Amino acid sequence: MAYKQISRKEALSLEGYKHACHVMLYGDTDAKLFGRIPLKHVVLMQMRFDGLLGFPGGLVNPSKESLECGLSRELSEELGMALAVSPENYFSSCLSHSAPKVVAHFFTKKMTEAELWEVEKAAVSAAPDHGHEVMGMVRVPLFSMKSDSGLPSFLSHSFISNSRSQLLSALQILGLVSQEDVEAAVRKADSIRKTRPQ
Ligand SMILES: O=c1[nH]cnc2c1ncn2[C@H]1C[C@H](O)[C@@H](COP(=O)(O)OP(=O)(O)O)O1
Repeated sequence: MAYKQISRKEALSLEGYKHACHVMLYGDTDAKLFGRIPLKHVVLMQMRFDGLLGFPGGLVNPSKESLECGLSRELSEELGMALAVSPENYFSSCLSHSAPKVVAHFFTKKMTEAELWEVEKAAVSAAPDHGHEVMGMVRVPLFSMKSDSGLPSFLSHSFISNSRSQLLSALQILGLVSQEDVEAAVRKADSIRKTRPQ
């Protein structure tokens, strides 16, 4: 499904729209899968209460607070720790088709592997929403194996709203996965979905 990208200024001038803000936390890693396949990057998403994958964040009221302040407030509830988000972290704004009159603002924030590890620990041990609205943080596998495990298999699962498109564009634009590898993973994910028993 295509989502219409609009500028932040245009998004903020829309009347009668709700504003959703979500963030992709990511960083580099030297870790190797099975001790030999370099993982290169860590990218965090979360399993929501409804069984869909998405990014941490939530609804923000821009007439009362900036997108960044509102997003930071939502993050303390979902991640159990203060995490500053600044305008430098702004990535995109899109009109959502699955949720009418919702504009989805997306941010990306690069962190060290140690900081990402602290986020994962706090999300389980200190976040008020853990076990209720958020069932846990997940690391997105960025590798693709011959068996289609890794990114193709991950992309074949169900995602909230436009979070799958947000993930795919961020992976490519931030240079975490090549455009060619993203496209191949999407094709394989589509064929996994078609052959999966319902
Ligand atoms: O990761 C996401 N990317 C884009 N849109 C998302 C994402 N997660 C949820 N959403 C949509 C779904 C809803 O239309 C709004 C608000 O959802 P949610 O994060 O559950 O917000 P609240 O906890 O209800 O504030 O964004």
